[in-house]
Amino acid sequence: MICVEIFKRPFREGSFVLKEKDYTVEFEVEKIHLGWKISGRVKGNPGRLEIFRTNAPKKLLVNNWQSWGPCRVVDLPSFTPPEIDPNWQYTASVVPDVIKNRLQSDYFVAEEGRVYGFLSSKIAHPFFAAENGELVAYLEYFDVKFDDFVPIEPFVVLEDPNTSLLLEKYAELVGKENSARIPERTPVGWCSWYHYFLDLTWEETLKNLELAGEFPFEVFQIDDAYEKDIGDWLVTKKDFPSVDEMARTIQEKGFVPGIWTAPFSVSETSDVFNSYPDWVVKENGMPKMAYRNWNRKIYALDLSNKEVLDWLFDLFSSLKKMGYRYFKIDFLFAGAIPGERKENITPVQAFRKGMEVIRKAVGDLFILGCGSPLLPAVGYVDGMRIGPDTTPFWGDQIEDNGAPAARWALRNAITRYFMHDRLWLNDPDCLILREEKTELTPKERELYSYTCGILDNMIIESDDLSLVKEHGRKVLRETLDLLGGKPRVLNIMTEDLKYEIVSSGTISGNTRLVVDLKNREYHLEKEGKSSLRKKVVKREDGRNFYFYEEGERE
Ligand SMILES: O=[N+]([O-])c1cccc(O[C@H]2O[C@H](CO)[C@H](O)[C@H](O)[C@H]2O)c1
Repeated sequence: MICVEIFKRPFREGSFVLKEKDYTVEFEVEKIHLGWKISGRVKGNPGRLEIFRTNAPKKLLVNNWQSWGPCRVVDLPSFTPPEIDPNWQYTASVVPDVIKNRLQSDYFVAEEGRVYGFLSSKIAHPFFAAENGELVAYLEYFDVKFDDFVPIEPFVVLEDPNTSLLLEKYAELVGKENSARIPERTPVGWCSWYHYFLDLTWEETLKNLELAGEFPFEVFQIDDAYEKDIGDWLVTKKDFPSVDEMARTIQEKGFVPGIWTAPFSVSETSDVFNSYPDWVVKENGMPKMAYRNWNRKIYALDLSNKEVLDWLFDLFSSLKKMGYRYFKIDFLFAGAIPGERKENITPVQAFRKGMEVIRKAVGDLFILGCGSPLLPAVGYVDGMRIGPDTTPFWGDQIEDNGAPAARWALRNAITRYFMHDRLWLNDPDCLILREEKTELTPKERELYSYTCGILDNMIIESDDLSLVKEHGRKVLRETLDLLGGKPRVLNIMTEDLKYEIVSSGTISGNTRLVVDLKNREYHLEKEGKSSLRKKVVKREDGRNFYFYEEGERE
């Protein structure tokens, strides 16, 4: 075993009590399959609690806490802390003082042959920092005091030469610890954002709704553009009909109505903020900016406040009642920023109260998390965006810091592949398949789509569908035919962005993809027939419905 300390003592199995001036920890170290587990409970004011300390390896797989942030291999000796945009400091880190000075990895960190990871984030924020050649695991309790014992987030160390297998095992443990929701069917659909952005009109929406009938879509999701302001979700901009009528129109065309909101965010100009200025997270008694977007200051709702939770419940109950059955909930990190709240609970606890209420309001309908803290959302969401926004260009020149870029969006889909089907369904972000108003080459469009397919991810297309020609339709069909397998990225610790992915039992049989994100090349092999047979059923509305069953494939 490596040289390690647990709660600042030499590593050994057994049960222990640690009594400090401000807090008490009772913990247990036990052997589990492939490694060790530390669990226990804490009382008092633990602050930033050191759990574990070991020698830092040179090469680490480092993970950011929320959807858009990078998950990538970092060479520690050459690492220098990034510059942090003050408008987006909380997407970079929920403990910005750490990321500004040290290498930080949230929730888990991996080296060749070893994974260190926390199994939950229900109360504390778990993270790792590299400090003077050591790798230290912390639980951040944000200065909250606990009068009674609360469980600490369980921590595991897993060892095996196969790092990909370890990450899959780790995700399985996380899924179990948080009762992950894994829908049986992967939604396939359309989203307005990556063609229209904020310029979407109702006229264009109707045009696409008409064309969508020619595509194998089930969901039709309206993104950011329809709403009057951030926070005023039930009031539409002038060009749009009511939120109610939008759902009805989509439903009548035979699609699952989907809608985008940023439910924990309110802008400084919104009616909701101006009616209830007291509902937001504060700093020195004043509303605290969570981030800046849409040319406005955005505040975070205080999810420890019962009135706020009731408002959220009513909002999502209304959307459900109107007929929405697919909810993309975005900028969720805002709910978890540090700051002053009504109740003295941690930002993580507040975030989870908000998620719990939304889940209660919509019942078993599909929730897609976005811009979300990852671990605290497990068990609440059905799908999760696991990378930055994609773009209608490759994005070679774009920094790997969570900014929109097709290249980095796809890289994250690969490096976070193991979360899929264990924590939720991974959303690799939308396929862009149009032939105009895009700088993506046919090869780049294929490469992006086939990678999402072989990873078995959610497949949502975002195009003006009148610009999607034969090539795009074919790529979409072939992508859907790559779904259904058990994917594994064989060389997840590689630094050259050339990945080898295998997936057994896809609709196209066992498949293998070598994808090179630097040179934008790919090689796809499909071997043998699948035992799954594709069935196409014409529905009454004339659209095709695809599903797969056991037996010889046609
Ligand atoms: O452009 N930005 O500065 C920026 C910053 C952060 C996130 C972001 O995209 C997020 O919101 C838009 C709608 O606004 C879409 O729903 C994307 O799918 C979602 O990921 C965009």
